[in-house]
Amino acid sequence: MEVDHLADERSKAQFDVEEMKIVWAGSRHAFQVSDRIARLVASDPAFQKDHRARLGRKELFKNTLRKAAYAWKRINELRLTEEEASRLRFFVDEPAFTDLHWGMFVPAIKGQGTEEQQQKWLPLAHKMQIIGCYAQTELGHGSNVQGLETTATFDPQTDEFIIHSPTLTSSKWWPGGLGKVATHGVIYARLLTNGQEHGVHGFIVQIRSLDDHLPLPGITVGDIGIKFGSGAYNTMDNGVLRFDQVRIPRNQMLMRVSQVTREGKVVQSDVPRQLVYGTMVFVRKTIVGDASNALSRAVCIATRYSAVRRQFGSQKGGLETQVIDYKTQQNRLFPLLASAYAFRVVGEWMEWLYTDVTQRLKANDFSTLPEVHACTAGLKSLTTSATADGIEECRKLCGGHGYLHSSGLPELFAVYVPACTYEGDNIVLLLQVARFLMKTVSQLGSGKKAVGTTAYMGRVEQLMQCRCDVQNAEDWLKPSIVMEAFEARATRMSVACARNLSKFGNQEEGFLELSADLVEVAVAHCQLIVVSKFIEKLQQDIPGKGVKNQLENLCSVYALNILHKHLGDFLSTGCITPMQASLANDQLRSLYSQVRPNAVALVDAFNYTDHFLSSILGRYDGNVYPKLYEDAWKDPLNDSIVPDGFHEYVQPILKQQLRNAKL
Ligand SMILES: CCCCCCCC/C=C\CCCCCCCCCCCC(=O)SCCNC(=O)CCNC(=O)[C@H](O)C(C)(C)COP(=O)(O)OP(=O)(O)OC[C@H]1O[C@@H](n2cnc3c(N)ncnc32)[C@H](O)[C@@H]1OP(=O)(O)O
Ligand SMILES: Cc1cc2nc3c(=O)[nH]c(=O)nc-3n(C[C@H](O)[C@H](O)[C@H](O)COP(=O)(O)OP(=O)(O)OC[C@H]3O[C@@H](n4cnc5c(N)ncnc54)[C@H](O)[C@@H]3O)c2cc1C
Repeated sequence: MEVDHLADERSKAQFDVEEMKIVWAGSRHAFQVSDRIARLVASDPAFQKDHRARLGRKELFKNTLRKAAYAWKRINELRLTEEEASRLRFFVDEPAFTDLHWGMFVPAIKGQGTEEQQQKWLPLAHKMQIIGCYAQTELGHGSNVQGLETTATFDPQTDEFIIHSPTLTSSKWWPGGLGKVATHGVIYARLLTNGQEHGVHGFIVQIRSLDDHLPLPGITVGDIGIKFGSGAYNTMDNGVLRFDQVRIPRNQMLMRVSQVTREGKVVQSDVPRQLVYGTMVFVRKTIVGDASNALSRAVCIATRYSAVRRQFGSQKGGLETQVIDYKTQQNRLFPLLASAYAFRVVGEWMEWLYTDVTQRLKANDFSTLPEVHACTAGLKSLTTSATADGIEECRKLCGGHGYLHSSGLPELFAVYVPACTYEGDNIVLLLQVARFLMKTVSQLGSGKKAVGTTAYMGRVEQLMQCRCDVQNAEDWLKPSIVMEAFEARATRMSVACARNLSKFGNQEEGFLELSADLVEVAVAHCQLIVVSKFIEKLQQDIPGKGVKNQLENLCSVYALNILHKHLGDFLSTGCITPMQASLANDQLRSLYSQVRPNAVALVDAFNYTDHFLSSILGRYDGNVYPKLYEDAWKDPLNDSIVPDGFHEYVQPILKQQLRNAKL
């Protein structure tokens, strides 16, 4: 019989775990789909993944191709819906060219192609008769999209564009799936017609032959090489691509935003130019949703292991203390647990925001686009930075064993950490948010109403003067008090920065000089969004015994931990007093005691299978030590007692020492 070493922990839970699973999944339907597909993947030996780190790059990559093909076969055999197929790819848990095909190539055509272009290309992509990538970044430019050098010159004689890489630095560099697999790409290039330049646009370009998979004439393409970590993101073929005067038909420019006529005239449609960047908005919102997946996974491992692991404190030969009972462990772990839940809520909200802007765009209402850009950019930055740091903290929370590959944490970190860079460097994105905030502040006096996530700035006079009303530690549990402190902090920091900016004759010069402060303003604003969305969620009816109460505790932990970590902001702007800061800390400690008995159940609510977690430390049954011991013997180094190379290299040294000793 299997023993549940964490049964005691589970019996302490003060809430209905099954109902919390529904909250985590987003709906009963989403839970059922996720649960079914996770089990399907876990029970299929073809999706085994515990040997990945031991494979060389070529074997690893071939293995990924095999899995992706098998996943596609199962998707078709089982006639999975789009939702189910996307869950299947998620639980297979291996970065692959298919991520970019489904996640960027298809959305780029949907978002930037005309109806006609969608009708032509989407059926091919949906049946995977072509495989696409998203090729924007170049060797010389990634963040600065306007600085891209690849050219698309219209040739009116032949009604074609000539795609060309004029310099080494114009080589496309990084696109996932491009290196070895993609047959097509949405390629971003500067549009040139009649000797005039018209900015960067997307073009559908075939890269490889659909017959023999060789690059088409004029195309040089390959993989850019090994990336960070063993296994990890090396399952992906990030690529390099150069064009030597490659010709494509005119109708392969994505023409929803601008059209090029037969004569080479550029006609702007009534949608804003920024829609060329629309795919990035879509992916950034997906990345926000995904942050809670990665963080919750690390937190699940660290929480279960912290309940299993015991160090010090034994009295008269009794059990030692579970490390999860140390306040220092709780102070590092529980804010991460709270962040995982907070990011889940904000990811859900982001889905709503994205659906809303998509509907508006269809109706030619572009009014919310700048705010949606700022929200997706800022929250992508905030959640990925916190998640990457959080995964590394979870590794440390697991002590030495966290450093073992079999803890699941090193690979998770290596796969996750580029999220701080791809889809927009996190600092560059925060600067976008700061620009938006400075614009909002500058318009406050002009009668233009601050709306959406900046609506709080409409109360600028009140927020510049308000005094925090906390008298005792419990006051910090009141949502209105927390909201006011966060709103006042963000407003005061924004206004201070705007005032400093106004001292510069040249705004751009001021922006560069003050950029470090501006990034902090953007962080304050984004943290306020997360806190406010979590608080809003708690105003809904949430069924299940004790579920809402747990979420309230986690919301308070999230907010008060941020307040503690950014105390300098709150104190220097006079939003709270040192005494109120100390009361917040007292309340945080007390919340940890309330989270403690529920911690294991709160991570069980993520409903992760052992296959998905792939962590001995995070096993559901907590049977850590025998399994760690067993796993060590599976290492190829233990295949033989004396390792290869010993007789060749080590023994001569030992013998030399022996000879020297005898002399
Ligand atoms: C992908 C999903 C796969 C899913 C399937 C698998 C299952 C697994 C489940 C989940 C996994 C999810 C994780 C996904 C894994 C992803 C794999 C990796 C993918 C990585 C792909 C890439 O990296 S693609 C390349 C991305 N590149 C960037 O992001 C570049 C960053 N730079 C920029 O965005 C911009 O150029 C800039 C904003 C920094 C430019 O600044 P600049 O000042 O020069 O701008 P402009 O003058 O051009 O424009 C200014 C004007 O426009 C506004 N604006 C800017 N950007 C946008 C926008 N995106 N939308 C709307 N508006 C925008 C800006 O605010 C200015 O407005 P003003 O009013 O004039 O001020
Ligand atoms: C794993 C991975 C997958 C990727 N997949 C794709 C893909 O599929 N398709 C694709 O097109 N691209 C892809 N990329 C590229 C990615 O989008 C870029 O690397 C990213 O946008 C960052 O741009 P960069 O490399 O030019 O960084 P840089 O802009 O060169 O950043 C270098 C440093 O400069 C700083 N910096 C830059 N500009 C400013 C500024 N204005 N103010 C202050 N600081 C600044 C940054 O903060 C950073 O510290 C991928 C990248 C990775 C790592």
